[in-house]
Amino acid sequence: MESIIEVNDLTKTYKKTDAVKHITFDVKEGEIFGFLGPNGAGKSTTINMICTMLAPTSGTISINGFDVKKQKDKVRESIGIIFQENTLDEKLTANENLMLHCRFYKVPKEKREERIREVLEIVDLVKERRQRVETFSGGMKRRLEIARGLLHYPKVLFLDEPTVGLDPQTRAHLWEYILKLKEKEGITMFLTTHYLDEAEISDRVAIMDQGEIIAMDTPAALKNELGGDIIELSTENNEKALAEIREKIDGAEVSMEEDTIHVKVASSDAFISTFIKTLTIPVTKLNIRKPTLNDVFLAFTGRKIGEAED
Ligand SMILES: Nc1ncnc2c1ncn2[C@@H]1O[C@H](COP(=O)(O)OP(=O)(O)OP(=O)(O)O)[C@@H](O)[C@H]1O
Repeated sequence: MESIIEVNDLTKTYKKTDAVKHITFDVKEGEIFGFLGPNGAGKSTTINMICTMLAPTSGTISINGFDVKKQKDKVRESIGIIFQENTLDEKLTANENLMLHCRFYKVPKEKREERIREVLEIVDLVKERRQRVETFSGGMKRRLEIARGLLHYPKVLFLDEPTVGLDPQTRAHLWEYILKLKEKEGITMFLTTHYLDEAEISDRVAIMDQGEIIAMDTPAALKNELGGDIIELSTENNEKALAEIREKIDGAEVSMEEDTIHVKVASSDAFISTFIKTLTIPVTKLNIRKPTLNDVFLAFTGRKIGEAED
């Protein structure tokens, strides 16, 4: 697959902060690329530089073959951006919002109606197009913003925390639309999120922490790298049980969090049979699961993504 975004040795230094430190990566045409990290990791700073809105301190970026520093207009024609905050005009109808954007992006007059209908069909808002945006639900507004981002046929769509502030059901719906877009239109998508479950949708994920990319691969490969199973259990005396597991079971990585003991093992089958024979403290709760991206973040940084934000 061809690269559509190439970022090379990119840095951004503010007076007191190295917000982005020498990052290098590429995004392939047609993929969903997820940028993952806690608040303050440097995600927005990186996106802003890629989208021509912020000048890098050093390094190079090209999008669709255009240099971000020297060919800003060409880059801007190649991208669509969905910001974190709502930027629609609430007093206008969906159609009027899109018309305004067509003018802004100089979509030819005779093409506007047709193009607006096309993008509204993609996000399922054709029927509602004459309604004022202020009457829309949060999810409908996000979909309209996506439609607007698509009006000028961008090659890459940037979605910065697209589901922030939406309820779980609306979030799930929005992801369905995003996947449909990838499949039907073949648009490359660059998304940031700090919801680890949402990053699973990505073809590849880059995990960013304190201005650096600390891991990058498919979600499956990142999780496989950790290997094994994670066992979560509670007992009648967690302190004692923790000591017993440490003492009696070889090769188990053990930690305790609130009232749950976490044990990382190569194979849960082998662990459970030894465990039943050796543990003397009664178990009150037991759960076996595969690693998640949260565990990947924890393994790379020593912190959970939530803790990293505190
Ligand atoms: N204009 C600025 N001036 C000085 N420091 C800044 C500026 N913008 C960002 N920073 C700092 O750079 C670092 C990275 O911030 P950035 O907003 O890129 O993180 P983020 O991963 O996008 O987080 P969020 O999800 O909260 O947007 C932070 O330490 C932030 O305080």
